Amino acid sequence: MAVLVTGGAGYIGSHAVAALLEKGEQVVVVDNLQQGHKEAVLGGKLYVGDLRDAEFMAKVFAENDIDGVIHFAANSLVGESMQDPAKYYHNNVYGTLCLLEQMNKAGVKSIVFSSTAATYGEPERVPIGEFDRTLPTNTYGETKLAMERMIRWFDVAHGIKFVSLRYFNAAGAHEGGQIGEDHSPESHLVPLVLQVALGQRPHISVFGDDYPTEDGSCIRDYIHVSDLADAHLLALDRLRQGGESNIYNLGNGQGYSVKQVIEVSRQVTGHAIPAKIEPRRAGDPATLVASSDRARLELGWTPKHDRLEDIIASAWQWHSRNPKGYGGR
Ligand SMILES: NC(=O)c1ccc[n+]([C@@H]2O[C@H](COP(=O)([O-])OP(=O)(O)OC[C@H]3O[C@@H](n4cnc5c(N)ncnc54)[C@H](O)[C@@H]3O)[C@@H](O)[C@H]2O)c1
Ligand SMILES: O=c1ccn([C@@H]2O[C@H](COP(=O)(O)OP(=O)(O)O[C@H]3O[C@H](CO)[C@@H](O)[C@H](O)[C@H]3O)[C@@H](O)[C@H]2O)c(=O)[nH]1
Repeated sequence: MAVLVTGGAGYIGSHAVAALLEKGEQVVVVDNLQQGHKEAVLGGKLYVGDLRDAEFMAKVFAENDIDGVIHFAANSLVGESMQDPAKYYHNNVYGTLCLLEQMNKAGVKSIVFSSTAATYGEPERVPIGEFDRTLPTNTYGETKLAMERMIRWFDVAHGIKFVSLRYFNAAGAHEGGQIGEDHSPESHLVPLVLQVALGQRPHISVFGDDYPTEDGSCIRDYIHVSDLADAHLLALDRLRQGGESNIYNLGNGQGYSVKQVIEVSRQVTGHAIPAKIEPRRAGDPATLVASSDRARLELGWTPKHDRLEDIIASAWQWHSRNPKGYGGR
């Protein structure tokens, strides 16, 4: 039996593919390469195409004996989603609908879904628990919540069991050194800060220093990409063993401000990393920190890289060795 990984050529997806291969799983990847990279797929079968292309997806299901899906494929940028909501509804919500229809036709009953901390919006309390209020402050989070809810109704009607993993901020790279983060254009804080250290940008912008946090900049919970990958394998195992549908947060439970991330990056890289305060970015909640107690208890998940220094050092190893990402190879 094979695992279908949608978005498996992307940042987190490629790390999950690596972990599946390391475990000896058969892997089938679907990616339209709008963000992903062929070189990031370390094994298995890669189908280049779009989730929303019914004929293409029917062929993928027909040609492979798929018993579970891990669904990463989506657009996922908070800032962009506030400028182009249609893109997010079309790719995320409609794309997921297309995938679920194909799974249903093929009789595939398990899906692990990439959800996000952005489903919560501005939290009522931190750390955030899975039963806390979900009131997204950006279109991206709204579409992810809609996707989660859609999957639940496919469970009710068709018995498609799901584990929805609400990750907080992914960072870092695989310890083998072959894969890491390479988005174009890049908009995530950690790779942008490291691009400054590499001399590729003159400074890092701090989007807002008037938030209700200790130093005024936004607080996030950074989680290593390989720890995220591990959680997907555990979630898939649970579904294969007949586990019920469920939602889990994935984070380290520790918040770091934008200014702290820059400071730690200065220590890791030894570079001065100039920073400039700029206006707030639309849609950003002030603080997002996870309680991942449920994932630890029920999935047996234990993140191995819980220090921000280690996460940034792992990202730095990738960026300093691959300053042009996959394109520079
Ligand atoms: N990066 C984070 O910090 C973070 C945090 C929480 C949740 N997530 C979620 O995790 C998932 C992966 O995030 P990422 O950072 O690896 O993003 P990414 O953009 O690197 O990966 C997504 C992949 O999906 C592919 N894709 C997109 N739409 C597609 C379509 N219609 N058909 C086929 N392929 C398609 C892209 O080419 C890309 O390779 C996303 O669903 C995102 O919302 C990411
Ligand atoms: O040049 C920059 C880039 C980002 N930020 C700030 O840094 C923080 C982190 O931003 P970013 O790295 O873009 O991540 P988020 O917007 O928090 O979103 C990420 O984390 C979410 C979960 O928390 C996921 O759902 C998203 O897919 C993923 O992109 C935010 O406060 C940004 O405003 C800056 O100050 N300057």
